[in-house]
Amino acid sequence: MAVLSAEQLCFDMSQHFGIKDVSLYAEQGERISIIGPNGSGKSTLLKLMARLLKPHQGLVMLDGKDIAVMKGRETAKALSMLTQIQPQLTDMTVRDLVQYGRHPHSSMLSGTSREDRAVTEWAISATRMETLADRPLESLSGGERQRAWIAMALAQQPKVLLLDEPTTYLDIANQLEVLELMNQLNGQMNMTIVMVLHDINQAAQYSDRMIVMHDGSVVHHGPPRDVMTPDMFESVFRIRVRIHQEEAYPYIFPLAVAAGTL
Ligand SMILES: Nc1ncnc2c1ncn2[C@@H]1O[C@H](COP(=O)(O)OP(=O)(O)OP(=O)(O)O)[C@@H](O)[C@H]1O
Repeated sequence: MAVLSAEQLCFDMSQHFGIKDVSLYAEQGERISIIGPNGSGKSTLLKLMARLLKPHQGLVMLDGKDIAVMKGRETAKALSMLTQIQPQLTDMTVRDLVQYGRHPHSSMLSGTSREDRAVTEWAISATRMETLADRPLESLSGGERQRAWIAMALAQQPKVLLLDEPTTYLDIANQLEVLELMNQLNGQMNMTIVMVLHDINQAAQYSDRMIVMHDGSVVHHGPPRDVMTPDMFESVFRIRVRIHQEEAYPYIFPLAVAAGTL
């Protein structure tokens, strides 16, 4: 059964752009990448799925319930989203931030429980933040700060984790580390991972399925092997590519901008 699905979502962002009749689903334990050119609606779609935006038409179902009528705390227990731009928090420490992720699970009366503290420490260690746990966020590098936000999202222990370009600002080793961490959470906890990625080769390597957006619509979806075709790259990304299919996942070499694009 799908743990998260969208049915015929429509959302007018402006006079010039809208999400048009998008339907999709994510099964429990799937790893899905959303790819597409700049401005194709990837972040908007993710925000609709996380209830940060309200669709003008259609609905989002989370764990069998209409997300629009779920309580905030109930949603936060099942779904966590890491947005592209994090708010600037100044003197809050990493541990404080991660503990904040326990909020949906904590009770107002009993405060922070032993379990909250244990999960906080688990999330800190899963993201290799032990030595940075008492540092204020403002003192961290971009990559370290990104890991701190991921730790906070993990502390929610969601069934579904949505990530909008989680590898932005990270060097290549940290990019792979974040993607490996997603694999690990997926494998060990059966967490459903839905992420917007710009690096198509990384998307192919770290996903079971890819969703391709173009001009506010989903134009292709399926396993990387089926989605990554020369025609798709030419019509959606306006590039010509060479595709290697012999690996466990396909790999592209961009060759040139497609004829007639420049
Ligand atoms: N607050 C806003 N008001 C008006 N238009 C907006 C707003 N936010 C986004 N848009 C427009 O909506 C369209 C889709 O934006 P969105 O951020 O969803 O695309 P994206 O595929 O995630 O892009 P990118 O790859 O550049 O991050 C763009 O044309 C963008 O300019």
